[in-house]
Formats: sequence, C-alpha cells, structure tokens
Amino acid sequence: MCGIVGIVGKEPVNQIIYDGLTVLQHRGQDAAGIVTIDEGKFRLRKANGLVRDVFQERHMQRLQGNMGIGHVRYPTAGSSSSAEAQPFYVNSPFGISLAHNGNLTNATELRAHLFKEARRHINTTSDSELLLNILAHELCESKLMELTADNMFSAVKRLHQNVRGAYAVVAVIIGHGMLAFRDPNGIRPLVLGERETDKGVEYMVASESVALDIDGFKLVRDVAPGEAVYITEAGELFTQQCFPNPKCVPCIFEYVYFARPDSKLNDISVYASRVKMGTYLGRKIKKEWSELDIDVVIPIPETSCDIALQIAHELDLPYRQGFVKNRYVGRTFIMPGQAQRKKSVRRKLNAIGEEFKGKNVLLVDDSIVRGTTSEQIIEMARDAGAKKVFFASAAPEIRFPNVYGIDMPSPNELIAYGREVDEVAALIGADELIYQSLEDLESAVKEQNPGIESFETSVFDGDYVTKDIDQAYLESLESTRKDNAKGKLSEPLENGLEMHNEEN
Ligand SMILES: O=P(O)(O)OC[C@H]1O[C@H](OP(=O)(O)OP(=O)(O)O)[C@H](O)[C@@H]1O
Ligand SMILES: NC(=O)CC[C@H](N)C(=O)O
Ligand SMILES: [Mg+2]
Repeated sequence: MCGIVGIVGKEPVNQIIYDGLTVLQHRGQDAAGIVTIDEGKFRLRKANGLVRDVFQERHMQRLQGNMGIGHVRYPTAGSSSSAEAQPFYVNSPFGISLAHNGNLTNATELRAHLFKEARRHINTTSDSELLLNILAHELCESKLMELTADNMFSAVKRLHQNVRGAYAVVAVIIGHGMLAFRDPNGIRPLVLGERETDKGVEYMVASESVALDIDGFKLVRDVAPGEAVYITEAGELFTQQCFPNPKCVPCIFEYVYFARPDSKLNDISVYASRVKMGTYLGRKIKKEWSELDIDVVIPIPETSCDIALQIAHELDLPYRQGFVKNRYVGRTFIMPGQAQRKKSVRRKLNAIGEEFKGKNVLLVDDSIVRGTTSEQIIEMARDAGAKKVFFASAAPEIRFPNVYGIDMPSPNELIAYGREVDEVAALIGADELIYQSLEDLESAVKEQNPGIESFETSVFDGDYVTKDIDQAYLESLESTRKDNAKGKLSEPLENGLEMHNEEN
C-alpha cells in the first residue's frame, strides 16, 4: 500500500518526516526513504527495512533542509530490491524527486512511450520511476526555466491524460517547491495539513491524517481526486483541479484493513467505519445464526479488534482478547512471500487457554484473503480447547486480483476464488463461516460521508474503476507477480544500487 509524506517547513524537516513515516509503517514494511533539499542539493537515504532500521543518526544528520518527502514501501510492481525503494530522482528538466502510493495499470505502454518518444531511460522495473519520468517529461514541455504554479498544473493535467491506475504522489522540485496530486478517481488517499509557526505557515501532505496528528499539523482537507497542490519553497500554497471530470471512488480496503483507525480519509473516520462494520455484521450473525450457541467473541489482533468489540455489543456477548499479539512482529499480510507470511502468524499470535477451553468461540477478522491467518488461528483455538469455532469476516469474499496497489495479483492465491462459503469454511477448519455482504460493507463506510457515491471494490466484484483491465492484463499480472514469480523478489544487494544515495 505504501505511505507517503511531504513537508514544506520553516525549519529542518528531517525529524518530522521520520516521525510521519513511523506512523505510516503499517502501510509498507519493505523499504523506506527520505529526500530533503539542502542548499540546492538533494539529500537522499533509502534502503530496505523498517524506518527505525533504515535511518541511523548519521543519516538523519545529513538529511538537512526545510523541505522534503518520505516513503515507506510495500512493493506492488517491479522487485523488492533496494534500487526500487523510494523516493526516486531525475536531474532534467529540473532536479525532481518523487514518492508514489498506488499502482499504474498502463505501465507497459508508458515505458515504451518514454523510451521512444520522450527519450528517457528508466533504470528499474518500478512503475513509480515511470511516473516520475512522465512528470519530468511533461514539465519539459513548458520549456521555461521559470516554473510557475500554472506550468506545474499543466504538467499534471497532461500526466492525468496519459497515466492510468492509482496514484497518490508527492514530489519536490529543487529551487521551486513541493507538488502533490491524486489520480482522477482518488483511489489512494492523500491529506493536506498545516501548522502555524512564528516564521509562518508550514504545510504537510500525507497518506493518512495520523501522520499530521503526530507532527502537530492540523488536517485542512483531503487532496481531491484529480487535484494538484503546489507549495513554493517560500511557503505559498496553490491548488487546482487538473482533471475535467474527476470522481471520488476511494479504495474500500483502506477502511477494512490498510489505514490506521485513528486516521480520517476522504472525510471518513476509519475507526467509525470499522465500528459500523461490526454493527452490520453483528446484525447479520443475529439473523442467520440465531440457533448457534456462541459463548464469547474473540478478535484476531490487531485490525479486527474494533469490529469484534462492536459485534459482541450487538450480540450481547462477552468480548475477550483471547490472542496476544507480539508487538515486535509486523503485519503478516503485507510481508513478501507466502512462506514468510505463514511462519509469521504463529510467531505473532498466541492463544490464552482459559478463553477457549470448553467454549464455543466466535473469531472475528477484518478480512480473509489467502486464508493464511484464519487457518492457523482456528487450529490454535482448537488446540487451546475450544469446543466449536465459528468465524466471521467483516469484508465479503475476496475473489479478484487487485491492480491498484495491494499485492493480490493472482486469483489462485485467494482462498475464496472459485469456492462457496462452506468450501472456504472447510478449508480453514471453521464449524461455521459468515461474511459481511458487500452492500453492508459499503453502507458502513459510506454512512460516514454520504457525499461519496461509490467505492473501489474490485477485489470483491471484479469491477475495475479505471475500465482498462482485461483478461490479458490480469494474466500477465499473475504471471509476473504471483508468489515466487521470477524477478518479484530480489535479494537486496550488499551495497544496493544507490547512485544518488548517501553512503551507509
Ligand atoms: O487471509 P490472510 O491472507 O491471512 O489475510 C488477512 C489477514 O491479514 C491481515 O492481518 P495482518 O497480520 O497483516 O495485520 P493486523 O495485525 O493489522 O491485523 C488481516 O487483518 C487479516 O488478519
Ligand atoms: N503499494 C504501493 O503503493 C506501491 C507503489 C509502487 N507501485 C511500488 O511498487 O513501489
Ligand atoms: Mg489481521
């Protein structure tokens, strides 16, 4: 999913970006990077690893300057090599560095176009490097050394005409300012914040509002789908809608799983939407499972906790934290490779025997994707002495690949693909299994902001909002990105490919 931040400040921004990235860590655990601008030069540090491991004190000291951007990566295109960690950099027509959350769906065409027409070399298999070069190419068109906000917005307009897919982007341009924009469907989130200081207003953009909170910035609003925001080095803010007919179709999976509950995205509290998911699922359980004798409701930490608590409330049953999560193990679903994901579940979660012994338990999770978590958790519940294990998922059956920045490239890896509910229940070992309906899930999120007409729900219904996804695309995605696909996982090189990087 990736997390991005960008700041135009009045004082050094290195620590603010670092703090912002640490609270966006749940969006990407594979690599992290920060770029700042110091006396007309980029300062860059990026590598594979968690934020706390990538940035040592010596790196932070070098990341000087009052403007900069940062990224945490969850790869969904190209490889996991450190060479594809972000931000990326180009040196013409200006020094530009860019960080991207999302995934482009016409990367093959863009690559050919950049090579043949724009005469630009792309050094990695990352779609984000493509996006940076498209932006640079469009900025070339203005043919002016004077880069005004209008030139900037014209470049974004042309970019929107050529690029397909999901992209929330932040970029810094040396000697000019910071540019941020969102794709015309607003699939990935991006918020704008500000902070008053003695020296003037500082601006920050981030994937989630929690990054603003942590750094003492006030949420101003979401960057609108198709809109671009430009803040000059001096701190002047310009905004413009850069697409003729934008739509707001945010990814619903942000609310189910990706975002932190204390974030607000598209004017929707993630927490409130999860509580509502619990209300709807609780009602469905009451209606359809009235004869089941459930003793206790138990969440599968961490994301499902708010949902499970509300289900317990609806059912008037006790809620118990029957699993303890090891706080030093990251999120399982966004780990690369099934072997690593499988191993992590057991390392991450452990059952408290008393909560299971002789009881009929209702386990609640936000979603079942590959079934890695549910299968092992049910086994753990039985080993701990549960009599019956019922399972509820706050998201509907996931049956279609994701093409917009979630690494679900292959339908064959999805446990509900080609299977009915009872078949999935048998596979994960549940006595009964219930899924939220898509209608209820959409209502749960939409109720927080009725202004949003629809959500990006392709993993549930196969309806891709960009309308450019055909069978051939899905087949090629599957062959290049399924687990163990050649080229997907590259071992980080000892020295990395860190052409513009600070030394270790
Ligand atoms: O069916 P699966 O393929 O296992 O994927 C779904 C599971 O993965 C996620 O948990 P994760 O451990 O990533 O993060 P969390 O601690 O935030 O719940 C999600 O919350 C589900 O528990
Ligand atoms: N999940 C994301 O947002 C990934 C961004 C980009 N497609 C990459 O793979 O680096
Ligand atoms: Mg989970």
